[in-house]
Amino acid sequence: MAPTQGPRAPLEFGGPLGAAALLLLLPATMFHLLLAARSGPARLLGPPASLPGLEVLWSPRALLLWLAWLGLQAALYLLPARKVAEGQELKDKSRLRYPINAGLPLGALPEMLLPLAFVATLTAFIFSLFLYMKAQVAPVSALAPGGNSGNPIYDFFLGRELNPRICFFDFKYFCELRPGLIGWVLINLALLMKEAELRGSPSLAMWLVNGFQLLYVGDALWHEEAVLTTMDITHDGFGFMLAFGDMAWVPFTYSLQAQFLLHHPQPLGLPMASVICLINATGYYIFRGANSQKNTFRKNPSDPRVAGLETISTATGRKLLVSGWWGMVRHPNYLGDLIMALAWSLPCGVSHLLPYFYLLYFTALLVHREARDERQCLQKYGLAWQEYCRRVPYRIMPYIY
Ligand SMILES: NC(=O)C1=CN([C@@H]2O[C@H](COP(=O)(O)OP(=O)(O)OC[C@H]3O[C@@H](n4cnc5c(N)ncnc54)[C@H](OP(=O)(O)O)[C@@H]3O)[C@@H](O)[C@H]2O)C=CC1
Ligand SMILES: CC(C)CCC[C@@H](C)[C@H]1CC=C2C3=C(CC[C@@]21C)[C@@]1(C)CC[C@H](O)C[C@@H]1CC3
Repeated sequence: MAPTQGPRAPLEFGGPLGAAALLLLLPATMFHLLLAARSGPARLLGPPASLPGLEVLWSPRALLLWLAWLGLQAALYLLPARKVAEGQELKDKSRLRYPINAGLPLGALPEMLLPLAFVATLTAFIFSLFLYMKAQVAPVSALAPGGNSGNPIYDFFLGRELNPRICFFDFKYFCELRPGLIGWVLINLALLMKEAELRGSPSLAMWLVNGFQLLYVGDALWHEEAVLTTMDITHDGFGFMLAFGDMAWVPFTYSLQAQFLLHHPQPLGLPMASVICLINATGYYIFRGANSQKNTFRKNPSDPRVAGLETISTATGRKLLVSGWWGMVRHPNYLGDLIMALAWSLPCGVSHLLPYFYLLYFTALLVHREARDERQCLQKYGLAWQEYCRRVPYRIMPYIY
């Protein structure tokens, strides 16, 4: 039996049963979406028109392309870093060092999405098994608070080791931003190019979806260092949930609107396109403003851009912003992100529910994530967090939630 680490964290995601269900449901959902997007009816809630055989899913070419992609990203990751940043302080007061250094064949990509998703899922399972075995020999101090229930399925899903590395190569940090997010916008671009090949030029809706999501990924890579303070890096173990999430779920489900538009072209006039651009700009303004304000404050509370904001002192010595974006609601960055998610779906029209899957999933993900973060912050800050909740009563949406 592997050593478990001290007092056990509360079970999440429905415990072992929930983890087992998600291990099957998540890949099944991703394949359903891929099949629905390319089907005529494009039904989100109906069964797929037909189930693909192994001859459709398995492609040695796709495996080679996927491994080459991962290899390329890993090689870029290992290039001499422009800068090295330190992560958050660990339990033993040490800090890990991370390279800050985020920088392709597209034409065949749209026909290969299914076999690529298949090998990405296979890779995620095999990689998660490696991570689980690696955690068996990791010291107790290297284990995450969550993924050490002692139940193999739950721990495999949630991940046991907090910062699994080989030498300087940090697997979780590498997967969080590179193969998935960059793969996502490459798939979008391949779909835009395919539409140009089929219809003479990309539609305005395809341009908008590509542009909005390229902005989002470019922003994430530009602010790469901010990922070091997210709960995925600082709190969650690296297991199947994040391995599959980063390497398969992000590139193949986040590109759903572009996939839908290739098979179901949508008319979009300039007036409506302008309104959608305004919605995305508003979402991005809130998203970036709130994230930058908090990250600046965390880095240097005396920075002139945040020094004038009202704060609440806590017993840990860290302060909580209670004015500015973080005085509006407790997660203003999530609000901005959800407004952008709406803007990504609107160019696909309202004839199908399928393009709104991301908005529905993402709302559920952020509501769940917000609840997890609340529990962690209440544990960290106690009475100060209760005071914050009293003064800022709404979680994500002002006067609604
Ligand atoms: N597209 C996608 O699939 C996803 C996108 N995201 C986006 O990633 C971004 C990061 O989100 P996430 O990783 O959840 O974490 P957040 O950036 O929301 O950070 C939460 C942490 O911020 C600190 N904090 C909270 N309130 C305050 C306050 N009032 N003053 C100062 N510090 C505060 C706390 O940490 P501490 O006090 O310890 O510093 C808390 O744990 C968000 O914009 C989110 O929308 C997230 C998940 C998925
Ligand atoms: C049900 C899913 C399989 C669960 C996996 C969720 C993951 C896809 C997300 C968990 C947190 C993420 C973050 C981002 C991408 C998605 C995942 C990995 C960002 C990198 C997106 C860009 C933002 O600027 C920062 C985000 C940090 C968290």
